[in-house]
Amino acid sequence: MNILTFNSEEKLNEAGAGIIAGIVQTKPQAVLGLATGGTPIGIYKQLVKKFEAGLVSFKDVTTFNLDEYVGIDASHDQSYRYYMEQHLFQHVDVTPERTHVPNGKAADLQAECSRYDEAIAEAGQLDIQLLGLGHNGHIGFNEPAEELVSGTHVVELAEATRLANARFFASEDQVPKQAITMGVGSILKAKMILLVVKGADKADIVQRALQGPVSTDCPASLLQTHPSLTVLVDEAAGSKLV
Ligand SMILES: N[C@@H]1[C@@H](O)[C@H](O)[C@@H](COP(=O)(O)O)O[C@@H]1O
Repeated sequence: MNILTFNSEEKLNEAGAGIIAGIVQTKPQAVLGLATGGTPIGIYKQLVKKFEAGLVSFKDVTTFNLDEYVGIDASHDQSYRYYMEQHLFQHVDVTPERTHVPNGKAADLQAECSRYDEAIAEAGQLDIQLLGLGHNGHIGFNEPAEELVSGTHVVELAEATRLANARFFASEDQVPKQAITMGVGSILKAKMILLVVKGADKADIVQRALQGPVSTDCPASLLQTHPSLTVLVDEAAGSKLV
């Protein structure tokens, strides 16, 4: 694993965007696994700048997002589809049909999960999976549990996760109770994983995930087993790494 520590958020974002843009420059038909949350916003901003400067095109790229809330429409301002449109898709030249986010409003959620897995398989292996990190060690919405699910599935969100995400909703009770998420198996199948973590509040969990025991109690710890893991941390998030 390659851990890179940055003393400025700008440099971290630039490094993250540089890695993703580099993949697309060498392989215009790359398959990108994308993430939401507060952490990657700056990376997407830098990618938009690179697109505007003519350095990279997303025209032939296929994207798969990690997760989506159940029960809210794509047009809801807290849906992850909406987030991706706001922060990346509408600012670059992606081909809309090649951008995939699970449909949290599907009538048959199980069928939606299978459809999502089939679409990933059809696109081929993810060239890179971008990941943030939840305070309890979740990746995507794979919450700590005795057993983790490999493929795309429906999850009950942990109370801590709903609380953490309540800041984006009018109140906590409006945070959906379920989500669709790619499984840990799908994440680990990516050729490369780019984990990005910012802030002192994540210092403990990033240490546990990267240097603690590999355990389903901390889903991100499974990333230790991946042959090509790059981690970008700011000094605060990386302060407890030894
Ligand atoms: N499902 C998302 C994750 O994909 C994200 O990585 C994580 C951290 O979010 P943030 O970057 O806002 O701290 O929580 C959310 O619940």
